Amino acid sequence: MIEAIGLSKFYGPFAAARDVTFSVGEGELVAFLGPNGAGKSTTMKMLTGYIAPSEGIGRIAGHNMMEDRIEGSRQLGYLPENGPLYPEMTPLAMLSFFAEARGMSTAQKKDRIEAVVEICDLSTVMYKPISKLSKGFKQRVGMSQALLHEPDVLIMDEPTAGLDPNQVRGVRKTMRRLSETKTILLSTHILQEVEAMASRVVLINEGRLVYDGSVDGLREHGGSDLDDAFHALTHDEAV
Ligand SMILES: Nc1ncnc2c1ncn2[C@@H]1O[C@H](COP(=O)(O)OP(=O)(O)OP(=O)(O)O)[C@@H](O)[C@H]1O
Repeated sequence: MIEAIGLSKFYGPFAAARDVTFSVGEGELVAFLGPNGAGKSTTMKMLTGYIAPSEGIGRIAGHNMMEDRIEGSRQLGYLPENGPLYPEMTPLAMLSFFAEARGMSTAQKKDRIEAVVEICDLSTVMYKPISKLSKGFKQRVGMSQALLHEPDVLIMDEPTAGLDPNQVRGVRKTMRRLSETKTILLSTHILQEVEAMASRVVLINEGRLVYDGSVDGLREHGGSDLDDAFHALTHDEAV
């Protein structure tokens, strides 16, 4: 359902991503890991068609996101790294706007907004401007927008970044629930998150793919410890 085929992105001589190839099959929840600046967001933006790859192809449900983005986007929900846009809108106004932009009928719009408000637990904040919401609620508003059109595929860029432990629990619970019916690629820095949710891990470092396999297989790279495995594969000393 999600295919990265030789994706590279060059900014001048700098490669933010280089020849990244992996795929996520129907119903899988795959964690996309890597240190700061490894190229996770860049790869996700190429997969979703937000930026054009310098080389390679991103496909969502079989659609090349450079040639067939509208079709691909019908099946894709994307939570970008910095949460939802339109800070001056309320969640209700934003969801209505996106429902209309996607051509939903009045009845469909009402049903879908009710459904995502329930899934993301937004009923208490529907009339507050998004800019005034806590980070956890902003993240949930972003998620509700990504889910509005009932996509089969979700690409979530660090959905739990900067949240307090209670908010993290809430978002993880939502993700687990969603993973029962959807194909999900989720970027994170939190290794416990990987253990708690993912069936597979794709790890990149300095723009290159360095591991693609099971969580247990990854652990073996660190003598059974995930933190050590992450360190061994990325040599990140930046602490
Ligand atoms: N528009 C751009 N112009 C130049 N360099 C860029 C641009 N966008 C990203 N980069 C660089 O590409 C590299 C990869 O960035 P990216 O945001 O994809 O990393 P990341 O793995 O998502 O990092 P983080 O975990 O910190 O969010 C970084 O060195 C970043 O500075």
